[in-house]
Amino acid sequence: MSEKVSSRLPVLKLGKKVLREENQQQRSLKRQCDTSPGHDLPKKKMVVSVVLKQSQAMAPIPRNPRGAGGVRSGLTSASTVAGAVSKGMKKPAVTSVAAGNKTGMVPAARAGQKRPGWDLRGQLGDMQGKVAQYKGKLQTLQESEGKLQAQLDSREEENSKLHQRLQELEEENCVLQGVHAENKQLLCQKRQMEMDIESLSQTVEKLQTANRTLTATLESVEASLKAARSDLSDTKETNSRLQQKLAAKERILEEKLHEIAEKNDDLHRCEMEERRLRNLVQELKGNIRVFCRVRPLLSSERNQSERPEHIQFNPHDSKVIVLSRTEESHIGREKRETVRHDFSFDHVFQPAASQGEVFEEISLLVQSSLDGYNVSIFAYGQTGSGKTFTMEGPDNMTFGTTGMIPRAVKQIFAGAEELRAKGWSYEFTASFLEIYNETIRDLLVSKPEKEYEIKRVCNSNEDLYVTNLKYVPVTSEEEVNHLLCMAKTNRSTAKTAINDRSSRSHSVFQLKLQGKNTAKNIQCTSVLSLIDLAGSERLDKSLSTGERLKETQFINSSLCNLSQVISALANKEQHVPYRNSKLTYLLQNGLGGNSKTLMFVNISPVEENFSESLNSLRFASKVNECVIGTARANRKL
Ligand SMILES: Nc1ncnc2c1ncn2[C@@H]1O[C@H](COP(=O)(O)OP(=O)(O)OP(=O)(O)O)[C@@H](O)[C@H]1O
Repeated sequence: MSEKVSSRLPVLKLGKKVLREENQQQRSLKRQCDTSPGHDLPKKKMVVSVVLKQSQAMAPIPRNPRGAGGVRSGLTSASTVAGAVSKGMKKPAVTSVAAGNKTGMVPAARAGQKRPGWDLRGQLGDMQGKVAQYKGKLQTLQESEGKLQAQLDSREEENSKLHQRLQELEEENCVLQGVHAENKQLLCQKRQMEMDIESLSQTVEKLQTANRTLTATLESVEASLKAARSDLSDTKETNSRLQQKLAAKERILEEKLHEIAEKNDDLHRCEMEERRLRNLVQELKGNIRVFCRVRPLLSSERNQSERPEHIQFNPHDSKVIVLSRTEESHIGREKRETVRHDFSFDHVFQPAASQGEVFEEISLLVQSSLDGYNVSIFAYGQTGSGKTFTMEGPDNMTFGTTGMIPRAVKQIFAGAEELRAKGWSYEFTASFLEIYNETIRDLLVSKPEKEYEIKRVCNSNEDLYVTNLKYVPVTSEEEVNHLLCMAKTNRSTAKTAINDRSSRSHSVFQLKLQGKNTAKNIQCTSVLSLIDLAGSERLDKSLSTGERLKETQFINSSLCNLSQVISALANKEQHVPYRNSKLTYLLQNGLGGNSKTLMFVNISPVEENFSESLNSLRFASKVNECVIGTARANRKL
């Protein structure tokens, strides 16, 4: 540097140049500082110099290093150092001047004065002074830095402590928050418990009230119990007395029961005896009995005399009927004579006789079927004589006009019910057929298409049955009445000259009865047959032709066979021609020895029908004379 600067250069001319050199020197010094190994120090010096220059223009830096930036920024730290330097800036300058003086150098120019360029020594001295000054400053700064570092350390330590404390406080806060939450929970629990306590208090209060009530009740119950105990003791005494009486009564009851059992046996014996006697009476009356019934005049027949004179009844004898007619005499002088035909039957019903009166006479016979006897009741007579009316009743049936079949059914079911009390139980099976032109038709089927044949149930007995026929188990009178209605509709009817609704077939209603008395170990079986025969008529009178003629022939043929069978039975002939007609074959068991038979002979009151009536009465009379064996009950012991 000394080589570059010539001490001979004029100072004034060189004034600006010197300054430029000085600046260059400073810059080179600075570069040295930057490049030297311990560059930290020159750097700091440079910083200090920058700060020094700046410090004159800037506002004074606050003394407190914990100001806005604190110790975190190096700039702030440098500012702090600069601040510290700026305070003592004048002192080193003085010292350097003094030092220059001591070394004999030209004293440094006063403030604002420039050392001449040639005064290199002086400049050196200044420079050295400055270096010394800077060194002093550096030392001071280092000391400050040390202090600041210490302060920083202490602050950091403090900070760390504070941080630690903060952590502790946060932990404590955490704990406190937990405690707070716990407190809150406990508060809730406390509130709940308070509510519980309140509710419990109310419950306790209620219980106390209930307890008081119960205590009162208990007291009253105890009082009642005491009274009841006293009553009980009285009752026990009474009971013991009553038990003694009861034992005595039981002994009497036992004796009475024994007596009742004996009486029951007697009753049963009496009942059996009554049955026997009743049937004996029937037998004595004859196994074939004949009732004659004369129907009243119909409104269409009112032109006839009100009281038919050709039929006479005996007011004192209900068994007699007389048919009389004035005929041409073939003997004697009198041209005309009255011919009487006297008949006697088991009963003769006059036109005024009601259905009820008629049934009364046959009810014992019907009852026999419950005792195990086969019973056959049939109606015979000319067309329009009142057979269907007697057996079934009229179309517009009333309680009073109900026919024999529904009345018999009613009595059977009522009788079975009465016998139930005596240990009997019955099962019933109903069937209803018609024999039309010697062909069997089932009246319980609306369109009978099958072949019906009469057959034996088995070879060992005489019981018969009809193949394909509908046998309906029935349990009540209503069920049977329903079947009767069905049969009535299905029955073949056709118009003839004599009767508007003439029955052209024989209708046979059969009710099979099976009774058993389990206690007495008795069983009985019987068949009640109720037959409405087709009208007997003379061919010339009915004016029958074609189909009607054929029907009439079949009807008369079967009735003729019936007559022959009855005659054979009456004459005790070896061969009875049952099989000559379907009717007699079917009624074989109802006409034979083991049955009770009743025949209604129905008579028309019209004089015009005199001959037909006479024929019917003759036929009936013949039947009435028959004595056919002795009926036996179909009973198994
Ligand atoms: N006792 C009576 N009281 C009142 N009316 C009767 C009596 N008997 C029969 N009749 C009437 O006489 C008419 C002929 O009777 P019913 O039809 O019973 O004769 P029937 O003998 O059955 O004739 P058919 O053989 O042609 O069937 C009927 O109108 C019937 O109502």
